[in-house]
Amino acid sequence: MSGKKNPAARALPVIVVCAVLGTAALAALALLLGVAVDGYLAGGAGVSAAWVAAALVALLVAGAAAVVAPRLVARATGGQEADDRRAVLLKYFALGQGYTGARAGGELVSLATDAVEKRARFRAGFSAPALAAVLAPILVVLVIGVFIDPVSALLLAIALPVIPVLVTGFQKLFRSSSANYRRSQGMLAASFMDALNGLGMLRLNNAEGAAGAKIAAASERVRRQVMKLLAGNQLVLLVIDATFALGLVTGSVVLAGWRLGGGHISPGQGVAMVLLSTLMLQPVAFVGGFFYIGMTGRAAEKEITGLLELDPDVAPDVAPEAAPVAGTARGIVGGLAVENLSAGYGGRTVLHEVSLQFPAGSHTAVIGPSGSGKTTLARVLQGQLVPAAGAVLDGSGNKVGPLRLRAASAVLDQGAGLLGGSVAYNLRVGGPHATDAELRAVLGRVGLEALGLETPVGENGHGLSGGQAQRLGLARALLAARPVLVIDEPTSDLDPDNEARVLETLASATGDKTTITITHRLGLLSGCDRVAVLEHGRVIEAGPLETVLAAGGYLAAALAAARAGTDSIPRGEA
Ligand SMILES: Nc1ncnc2c1ncn2[C@@H]1O[C@H](COP(=O)(O)OP(=O)(O)OP(=O)(O)O)[C@@H](O)[C@H]1O
Repeated sequence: MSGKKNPAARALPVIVVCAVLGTAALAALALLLGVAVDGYLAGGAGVSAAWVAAALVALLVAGAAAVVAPRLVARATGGQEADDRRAVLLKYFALGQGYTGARAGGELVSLATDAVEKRARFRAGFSAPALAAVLAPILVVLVIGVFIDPVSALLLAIALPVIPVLVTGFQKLFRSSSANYRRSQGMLAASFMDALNGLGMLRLNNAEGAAGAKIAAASERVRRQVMKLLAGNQLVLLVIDATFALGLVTGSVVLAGWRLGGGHISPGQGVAMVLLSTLMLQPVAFVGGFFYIGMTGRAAEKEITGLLELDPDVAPDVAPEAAPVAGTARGIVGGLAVENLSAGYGGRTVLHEVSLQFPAGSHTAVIGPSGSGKTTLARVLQGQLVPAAGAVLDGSGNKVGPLRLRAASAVLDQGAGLLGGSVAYNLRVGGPHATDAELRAVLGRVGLEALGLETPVGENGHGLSGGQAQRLGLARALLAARPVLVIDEPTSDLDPDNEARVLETLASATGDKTTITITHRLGLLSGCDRVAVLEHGRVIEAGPLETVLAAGGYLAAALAAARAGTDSIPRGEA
């Protein structure tokens, strides 16, 4: 985010000025009323034409401020919310899997929705009006001092610091409750999302009850936190409203009587002073009504600021804007390599000092037991996971950061990564400018010619068979026309016919691309010229396929086992 001010900060001075003008107009009305009282007591009509004109202007200004200020607040809140949501999402993308993968999906959603909304309401709907409300008593004291009686103004000024002191005290008292509220809200969203994602599995296992109980417990935690905050709200109302409001109004009546008795002010000025003192209660009404927004907003503010201040784990791209080099797409020249690469999730290292070569146009199979770190390596090569140490290099030995990797690689993941929308919508994620004819051609290449471009696709490919979803994912990767193709288990959901078709398409599509395929299927090895074997996050074998096989290590043993009856690499835990 540049030095550009956010919508709430931009709107703050206008909102404050508008609200203060409103208070000034009400103060003017109180003074005018005092003049009318004095005029009437002096035996006149009480009001003149000039008086009526002034009162009308004051009424108009007060009315306009009452209408305009909330509108400005609403507009700034909406703008702030949109800006923050975008910033949070961009931050999720920038931090990548290392951050998002280590957190529950529901928590991430709750931060991008509930917390963003609360922070926007806090920044635009609380901070600016709160500042205006704090300024109101100062303005009132000044008006009393200048137009009525400096001594009374000085005595009323004693009340000025009381409200900020009380409010800060209460905020400190309930700070942990508001943080707990945000935490419980995130946990509730996470358990909802979990239950929705696992709906089918939960029903099959008759475990709906357990999932329901978990959500109920999370809801109960949220309810308790909300009740604590509301109790705080009530306490503030009771203490500030009852004591302060009552004390101030009673005090100003006594003060007016005393100054009137001493002949220092006129009866009209006394009336005006009592009316003006009620304007000093603005912060009280405000604090009572907005305590909940202020407290939950502060917690959300802290959480979002913390996220936005996070730096991706490593240095940014060395040349993020590198111009495309002639003859290559998007600047990755001569294949890829990783050097002493370590990567993981939330501080836990999964890949340890991995060094591998992926020469231009080569097709490397990455294999190894379950949990050995293959997908983690794929995420680094896709530019989704930022390595903790080491680097990805291009063919010229230049460091390539996640941005350039993302721009240079097409991806086909186990889950196919389909979005809710149409077939065309999903394909255009890979090739935004492809024509309908090009979309149909690529569907034909993966054997999906029967699928219409407008055929609906549900979230995560719902509505398509596993095989169709994977082939659609492949079509999207082909359409992206990137020099690097990173594929994770491309045939895991396919029957033998579909698998053969996908393998055939892959063989024809990979061509001059630098392809990296994560797989358990020995069938895929035949299409590869290089192999890398991972175990416990370290490379144990790597190089040209024949050389590795000739060395008689893990891969040779796996192939021997396959010939003896199994068709895949052993999946035992790493
Ligand atoms: N998003 C994530 N957040 C936290 N830890 C993760 C995440 N993804 C993977 N891991 C951990 O990293 C380790 C390696 O996982 P990875 O998926 O890279 O292995 P893999 O070799 O691809 O396994 P498989 O063959 O079973 O797909 C595992 O211990 C796993 O628990």
